[in-house]
Amino acid sequence: MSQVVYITLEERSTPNPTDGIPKTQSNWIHPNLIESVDPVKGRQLRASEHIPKGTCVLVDHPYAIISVVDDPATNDDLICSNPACNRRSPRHPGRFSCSNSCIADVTWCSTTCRDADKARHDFECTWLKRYADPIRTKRGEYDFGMLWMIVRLLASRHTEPEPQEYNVATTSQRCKRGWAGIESLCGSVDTWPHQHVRLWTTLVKKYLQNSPVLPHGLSADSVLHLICQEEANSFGLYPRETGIFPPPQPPVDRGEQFAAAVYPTAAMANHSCIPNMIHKPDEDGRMIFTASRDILAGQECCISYFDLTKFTNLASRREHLRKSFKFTCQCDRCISEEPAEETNDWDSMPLMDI
Ligand SMILES: C[S@@+](CC[C@H](N)C(=O)[O-])C[C@H]1O[C@@H](n2cnc3c(N)ncnc32)[C@H](O)[C@@H]1O
Repeated sequence: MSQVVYITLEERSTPNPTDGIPKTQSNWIHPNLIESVDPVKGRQLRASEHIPKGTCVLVDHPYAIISVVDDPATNDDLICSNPACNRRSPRHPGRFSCSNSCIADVTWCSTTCRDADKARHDFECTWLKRYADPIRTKRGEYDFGMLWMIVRLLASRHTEPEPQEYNVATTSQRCKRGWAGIESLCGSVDTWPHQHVRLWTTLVKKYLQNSPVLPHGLSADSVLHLICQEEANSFGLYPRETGIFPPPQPPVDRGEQFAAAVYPTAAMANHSCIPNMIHKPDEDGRMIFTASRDILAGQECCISYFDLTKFTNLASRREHLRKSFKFTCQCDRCISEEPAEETNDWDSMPLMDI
């Protein structure tokens, strides 16, 4: 039986990988990190040149983020709803809730954040007030979180000033940002099992149609497509690093999930059961990828989609990824652990008489 112990990670004696990257910089990509395409896995992140161990490889700001906690009214882990802040907003010394009393999960850490977030929150407020309770009661927390995330994606689109693109550091690579980045995410009705698509079609019809309550202007098919993308690309946010390999002994898990988010650039990272990057959100909800060993020029840069202390052998890892992420892992570790295929033993075959 494996034993999981919770420890407090010691203060870093080495420099923080994000030191030197200004806090005002919401997105940052290492100049040696490029996008390419793998015939099996689709888009991927790759090193164009050597990236040393401990280097910050990516900082990505969420396009949409939601708190995921039990009992929001008494929880100290809620995230400030202002996308320019995203800090945890503890109950004390102060936390500011919606003046329309939509749901307890929506809070701001200051009145400044609440005022700054007015236009974005106005987009979701009536929807939350009308649907949050019935969805939670009829369908449970998972479906509520998924639908709220879609509403927050639509709210960010609604309040986006203009289509954005940014040029990455010294490379010629361009990554799509904003809504254009969301549109380029993988996932479609063809990549999900029929029963999921059927259920999501019903949920779109019932809760996410274009209407005065949710004036997004998109067709039902486009919203269904957005769910397929969101389900294939959203991240859980945990207090400790995900993807330390080999897992420390005794195992240290990543802690309780406190939020979920969609990151347009971080979503390009494929999974590996022997990842070369660890990932962890910072205190502003930005996703940080750090090289966990030297990454050589040409190597794919991968994270782990799950806690490697939880699933250790090939069968359990692949089963978990199939169940939760709907793909069969083709990482180097899984391929190397596959049982050798039966080889033809030509010497033992009867000779043919010609
Ligand atoms: C978050 S996206 C990663 C980026 C994606 N490759 C793309 O084209 O945008 C997750 C999807 O990538 C693919 N993928 C990621 N890791 C993989 C792996 N180890 N083996 C096979 N497919 C993988 C699967 O199709 C999965 O649903």
